[in-house]
Amino acid sequence: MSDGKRMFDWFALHVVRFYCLRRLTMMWLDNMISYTRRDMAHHIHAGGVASRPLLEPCFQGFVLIREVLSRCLELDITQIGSIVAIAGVLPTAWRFLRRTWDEAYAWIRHCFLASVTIPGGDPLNRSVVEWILANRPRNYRSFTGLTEVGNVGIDRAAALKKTQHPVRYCPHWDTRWLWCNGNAFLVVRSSDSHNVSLSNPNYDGIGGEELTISCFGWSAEPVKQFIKACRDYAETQTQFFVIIYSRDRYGLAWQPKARKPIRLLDTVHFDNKIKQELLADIRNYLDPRTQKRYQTRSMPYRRGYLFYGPPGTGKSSLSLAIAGEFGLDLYEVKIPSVATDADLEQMFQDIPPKCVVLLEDIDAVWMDRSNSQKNVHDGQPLPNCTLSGLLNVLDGVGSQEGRIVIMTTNRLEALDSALVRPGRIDMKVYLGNISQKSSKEMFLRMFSPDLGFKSCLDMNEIDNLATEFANQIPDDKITPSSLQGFFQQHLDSPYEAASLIGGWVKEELAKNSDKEFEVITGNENES
Ligand SMILES: Nc1ncnc2c1ncn2[C@@H]1O[C@H](COP(=O)(O)OP(=O)(O)OP(=O)(O)O)[C@@H](O)[C@H]1O
Repeated sequence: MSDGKRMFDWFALHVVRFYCLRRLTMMWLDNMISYTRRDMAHHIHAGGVASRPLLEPCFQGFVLIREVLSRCLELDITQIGSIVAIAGVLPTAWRFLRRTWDEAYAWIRHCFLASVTIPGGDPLNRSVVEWILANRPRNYRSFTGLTEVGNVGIDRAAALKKTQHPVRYCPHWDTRWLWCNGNAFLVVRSSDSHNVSLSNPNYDGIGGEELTISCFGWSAEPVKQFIKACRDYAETQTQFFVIIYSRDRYGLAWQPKARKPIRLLDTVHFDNKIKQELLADIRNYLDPRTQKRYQTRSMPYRRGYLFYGPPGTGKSSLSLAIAGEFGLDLYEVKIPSVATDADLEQMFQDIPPKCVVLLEDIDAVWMDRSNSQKNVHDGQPLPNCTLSGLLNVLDGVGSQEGRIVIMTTNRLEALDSALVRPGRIDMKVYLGNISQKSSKEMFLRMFSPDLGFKSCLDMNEIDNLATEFANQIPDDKITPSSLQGFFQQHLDSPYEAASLIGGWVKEELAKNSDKEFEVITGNENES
């Protein structure tokens, strides 16, 4: 049976129902009135005047209602039957209209709308949502509230109380009509995937749900243009933020995990010459002409970097700063949580070509191939994927091209030579303890008036204090992260920082020599 015939039958059935209901209600009302009249007459006849007061109020009630209805609303009481019948069929009529609309809408979509669907988690999805949120009306009133766990923002009082995390309000929407480049677009967000995203603690309110973008016409070209506009917009936004992707908790798809403000390369202090060499190398690699040159010479278009050095010397910070400097997204690969080599391969397949892939603390995963046979390394269970699985995805025949792979390690000597050979690692960058020059730069950065530090000192005085400060720090003995910790305690006064640094350095050096002593005696005991 055709849809049209089915709808006609359904409609006819409800019209018949309406007339039956109306008829029944009217009959019931008529009966009530005549019964009351008859009953009253009977009682008057039988019992005389004595029984009349008993039924009279009932009859008078009907008369009164009829009078009120006919005078005030100009309605006959018999018309109530129609009203009751209408009220009875209203929900059904509403359902009918909705069904008709759904059918008509599906038909209109089929005949007149062209659409593009973007899966949740795809970087495009995020670009479109960002555009929509940026162009929403000012008086937008529908939000989703999310507790910001782990980020206390600028509310320092709240930061001190465990229970008071700030709440972030993300604009909420399911369906939106938009106007862009002279075309109207309908964007529908799948509510199922929205609910799934909301239950993900890493969800930041942007992207993550399947989107369907439609426009009028038989060609999807306007939708593609709209998506391009969203991408261009998102690209301008990456000037300010780096988007960090990680695998979702089921390990099935990449999900945006955080949106971090760009960290400027000037804020990561290490040897300036090495920094410039590194930047020049990446710039050269990302140049489209380099890609062509690689391709014409049949060389795989890949670049790998290894940042090594003691803990807290800025390896992760440098990776983030590089992603920000070159406007790239950052994909975090956590090897210990990868189940199999096939999963690792799939993970790398799903990473887009132009991005930074970060494998942190790679030495904590495998030491060298001889050790990879053991089940436990340093008390940590070994990952389920193998070193050769990783080598394959980095440099194998099927591995993707065009991305930057950054690995970080605290122990270069512990890495398998195959992992760090040219082709997989093209440049090794050492990040060590802080030099006097870098500590002066750090001081200037902490107390620079450009960064909002208010003081009565002029730049010359701050510079002199910075020199005095740096002179008290021995070269290559203190990690930048511990020095940053010192600054965090004295952010209000450059004088205080410069006068207290000498004592602090002595304490730090004593602590470090104690640690070295423990390591030496520990090793001796082992042997
Ligand atoms: N060279 C540096 N310049 C500026 N800040 C630094 C530097 N090194 C570390 N820091 C600061 O110290 C903190 C820790 O740095 P980061 O996590 O980048 O070090 P890491 O070398 O990756 O440490 P790990 O090896 O333990 O992972 C960050 O807040 C960062 O700002």
